[in-house]
Amino acid sequence: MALKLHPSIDNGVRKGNPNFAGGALTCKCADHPVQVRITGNVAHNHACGCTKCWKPQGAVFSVVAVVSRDNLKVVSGAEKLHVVDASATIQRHACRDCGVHMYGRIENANHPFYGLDFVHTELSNEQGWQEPQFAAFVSSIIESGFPPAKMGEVRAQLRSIGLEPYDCLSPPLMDAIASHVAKAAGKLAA
Ligand SMILES: N[C@@H](CCC(=O)N[C@@H](CS)C(=O)NCC(=O)O)C(=O)O
Ligand SMILES: [Zn+2]
Ligand SMILES: [Zn+2]
Repeated sequence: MALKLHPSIDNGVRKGNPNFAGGALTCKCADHPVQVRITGNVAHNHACGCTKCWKPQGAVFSVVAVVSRDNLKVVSGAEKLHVVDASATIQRHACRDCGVHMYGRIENANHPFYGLDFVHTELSNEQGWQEPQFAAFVSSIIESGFPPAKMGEVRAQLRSIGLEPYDCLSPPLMDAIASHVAKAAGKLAA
């Protein structure tokens, strides 16, 4: 029996549409939901096993992507949003009533990912959002109570649906972070 990891990847991964024009994310409140509009598609969509990213009830992983902060607008319910942990690098703006994280923002202008917001496309009814590309922070699911003995099974299942498992971010993203740090230190090679 396959493990239930997240509803967006449990039946395989559905390819997105690279020309997708964007759409709306809605929180889970029946009344006065928070709505966020995203222009254009997301990038670097991935499963994240860390304890901080929002997951739907029962999921082991979060599925999270990035979008330019200029392409994200809160269109309703802004008064219901609060920052979950103001000391975190990613300031996650969650709905006070249903708990869903509507977007995560990096406010530190020196951070390698400054300018990007983190979003969960499963909060949208539209189809065409970029599909998950890899799995990050896989070992971290243990911190939320996942049995360590089943990690081999988790990684095999992720690979079987085309999501390479990493225990931090993917190599291109780790290279981007290291390049940013090297540049700031005047050490970036050509
Ligand atoms: N093992 C830690 C990892 C946390 C972590 O580093 N998460 C990554 C991926 S979302 C990150 O960039 N966090 C920055 C933040 O949460 O502000 C956990 O699960 O809590
Ligand atoms: Zn809500
Ligand atoms: Zn995470």
